[in-house]
Amino acid sequence: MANVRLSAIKKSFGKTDVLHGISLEVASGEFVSLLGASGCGKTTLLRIVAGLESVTAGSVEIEGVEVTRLPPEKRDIAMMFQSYALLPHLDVAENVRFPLRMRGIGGREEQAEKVKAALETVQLEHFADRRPRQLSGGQQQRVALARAIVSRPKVLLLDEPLSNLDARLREDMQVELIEIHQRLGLTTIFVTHDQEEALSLSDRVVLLNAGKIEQEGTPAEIYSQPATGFASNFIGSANLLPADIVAGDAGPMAKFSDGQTLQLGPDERVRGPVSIALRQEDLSLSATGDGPKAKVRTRVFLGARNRYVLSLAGEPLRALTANDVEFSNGQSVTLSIDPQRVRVLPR
Ligand SMILES: Nc1ncnc2c1ncn2[C@@H]1O[C@H](COP(=O)(O)OP(=O)(O)OP(=O)(O)O)[C@@H](O)[C@H]1O
Repeated sequence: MANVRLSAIKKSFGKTDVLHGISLEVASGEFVSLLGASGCGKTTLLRIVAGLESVTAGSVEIEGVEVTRLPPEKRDIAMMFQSYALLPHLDVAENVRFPLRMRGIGGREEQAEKVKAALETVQLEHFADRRPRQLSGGQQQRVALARAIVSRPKVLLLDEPLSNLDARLREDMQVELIEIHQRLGLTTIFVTHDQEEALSLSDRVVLLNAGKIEQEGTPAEIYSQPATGFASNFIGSANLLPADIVAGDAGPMAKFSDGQTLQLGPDERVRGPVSIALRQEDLSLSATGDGPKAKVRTRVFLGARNRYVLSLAGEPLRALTANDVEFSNGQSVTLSIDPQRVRVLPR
């Protein structure tokens, strides 16, 4: 059963249309990410689910009940933001108890038990008496998470909750979020502009572009079968090269503007002017061999790997290689790629 159902949601601020008719179902217990560039409308959509923003058209249902016009406190949801907004004068336990008090859930004893359980979930049970300023950024974030889950809401809404954390802490919190989600099974909608975060955390990724759903699917589907040039570009930094499809001895080939060709899989059906999407991690480079040639423009040292920026038919092309593969600027290198890994997108 769908836990959250959004039907044809439209939202305008004055004359600016921000959401253009979004329909989306989130199943009970599912972890769905809304992924998209800044300004595409992710936060607005989340705030509409929360009841913090009205809709211009469309409806919101939670567990089969229409809540479109209900205020936030009448919806069984909890939301956690990038700025975690803990109350500085209250200790950790009181901060976590706050939503229970506001909603009048349970007596003192029951509330204390729920607070203890929530703090245990985020492994902060020994910090109950501290004030927020006595905690690190990551710990404060976990208090905010405990506060969001303490009432076991039907739906947990997370708006870029990890973006204030440094890289290491962020990775730890991602793992923690996955584990908490597995343990509690809360229906979760997670907003992020970080594709890696969306792919690693979610059951399903919804890619938004300018107020519309561009593509939705499992992380593997979104990553390996981007349906549009936008999806391909946004996810996994693919290279997009204009080409035509021509017939070759071993099946269809992509022909670039300089006449060079690249073998495609035998089942490739798209014809006409296309964009060829090549993931930088799928490309192999060698000094000799058959295959299209590209010129090395520059090398970026990334520690364990090198990124080469190349030029093919006048287009920039990026390739990730092991760090023991070395070419010099201006050198001509041969590209190879598994034909099955080449995506052909209509142009
Ligand atoms: N209250 C408001 N009044 C007018 N315009 C708004 C309001 N809230 C959002 N917008 C506009 O709506 C568009 C979408 O904003 P939104 O915050 O939903 O985007 P986002 O995808 O979450 O971006 P970010 O990742 O930067 O937070 C933006 O162009 C923004 O300027």
